[in-house]
Amino acid sequence: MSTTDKASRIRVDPSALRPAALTPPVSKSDAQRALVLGHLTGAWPLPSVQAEPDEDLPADVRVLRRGVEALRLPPDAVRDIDCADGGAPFRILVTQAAVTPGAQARFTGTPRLGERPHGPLFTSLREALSSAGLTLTDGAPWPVTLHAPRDTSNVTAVFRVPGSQSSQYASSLLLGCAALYLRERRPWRVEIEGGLTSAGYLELTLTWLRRFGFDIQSAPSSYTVAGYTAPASVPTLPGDWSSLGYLLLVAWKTGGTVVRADTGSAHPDDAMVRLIEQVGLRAVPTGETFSLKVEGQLSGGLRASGEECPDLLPTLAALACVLPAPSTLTEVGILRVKESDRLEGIRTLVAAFGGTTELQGERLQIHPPRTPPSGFEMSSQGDHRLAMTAATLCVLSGSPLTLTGPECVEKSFPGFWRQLSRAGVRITDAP
Ligand SMILES: O=C(O)C1=C[C@@H](OP(=O)(O)O)[C@@H](O)[C@H](O)C1
Ligand SMILES: C=C(OP(=O)(O)O)C(=O)O
Repeated sequence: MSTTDKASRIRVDPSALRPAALTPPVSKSDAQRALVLGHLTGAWPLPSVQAEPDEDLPADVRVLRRGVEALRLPPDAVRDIDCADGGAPFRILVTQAAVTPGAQARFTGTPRLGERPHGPLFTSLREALSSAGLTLTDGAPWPVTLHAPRDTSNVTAVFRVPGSQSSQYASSLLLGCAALYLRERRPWRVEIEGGLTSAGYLELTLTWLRRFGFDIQSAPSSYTVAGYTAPASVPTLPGDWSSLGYLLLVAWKTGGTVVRADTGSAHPDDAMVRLIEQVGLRAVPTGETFSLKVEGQLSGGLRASGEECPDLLPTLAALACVLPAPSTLTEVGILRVKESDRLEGIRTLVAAFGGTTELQGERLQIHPPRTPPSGFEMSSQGDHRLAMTAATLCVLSGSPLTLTGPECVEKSFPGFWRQLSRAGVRITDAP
């Protein structure tokens, strides 16, 4: 990685674009699930995470791996687990700590992570496991301290959790059920109360549980881990569809390709392939394995929902800024509780680019400017997706960008600026 990656303010110049084969990192959502399941089933260290070059490994995957390593320490150790900015790592690891017999853990993280919702997950864990001796205490917000019961075999084997704030609660609890099933050899169940947001991520968790050999029985709003048979081999990890969202648009603009784009990976953000078809773009296989190019001319406006693919909405907002007609993002409330308030972030970006937005309840309309500005400025607010979204808009529009806080891409895509450089984007320190 070049030294410019560390600068807190960069200039992104898209005036000399060229085609290249662009590579996403490993998917952090897939890797997090696989790491936990590898730990539980004896596949540790997980070969497919070990195979990733360290500098390309998303920070959230390293957080999750360090957390699992802490949980593997001898029983009497107090485990310090720094979750940094990782929502899924924090929510997944709290449950794993709660089901590790006798574990004592102290969780810390960024102030923003402390603000993000986790109360319903804690309530669910307490309701299920307090009678066996679980204590789980919020700091203000840090540290979160946890002392796990030694024996849970006498409690009712069910977690109940609301589905509305984050699918990560249910995913975390299901991964907890896998641990409890292996120890107690009795079915453990998660019951989801009310509608589930980001449902595709719970599906991803179920897919990984099955890949690792767990038998899952589903009923409406209820999932039971009911059996386990070791699989013939340890599953491997796909490239990240959230990251491919940016790269597909850059590949379209530059005439390049993306690689590591497995459309059978089960990640909800592979919806990108379908969503760009609304505006005249088509992702087409190149003939190489998992490689795509993008063809077509932009037309119309797009529509996408935060319930289906919350992490793609910033990316799609960048695309909306260069379309010939307005676009609509729906169910946008979930964006307020991500690494930053992404709903405000999207509105700020559109305004910085000369467009306008209208927010009505859960629906955001984006009106692109008539012509792109001669340049625009944006702060990432420490949010990887806002940084990569602004850079994608810069490439799509040809308008140079001055970006404050580019280093946050480490969270999911450490090589992002390197990949853009391959496509001819010039990145220099800005005064
Ligand atoms: O389970 C996961 O890996 C994720 C679920 C989604 O969060 P929510 O379920 O909180 O919307 C998504 O936004 C996040 O980036 C990753
Ligand atoms: C919201 C995200 O992740 P997390 O919730 O795991 O912090 C994200 O990567 O966009």
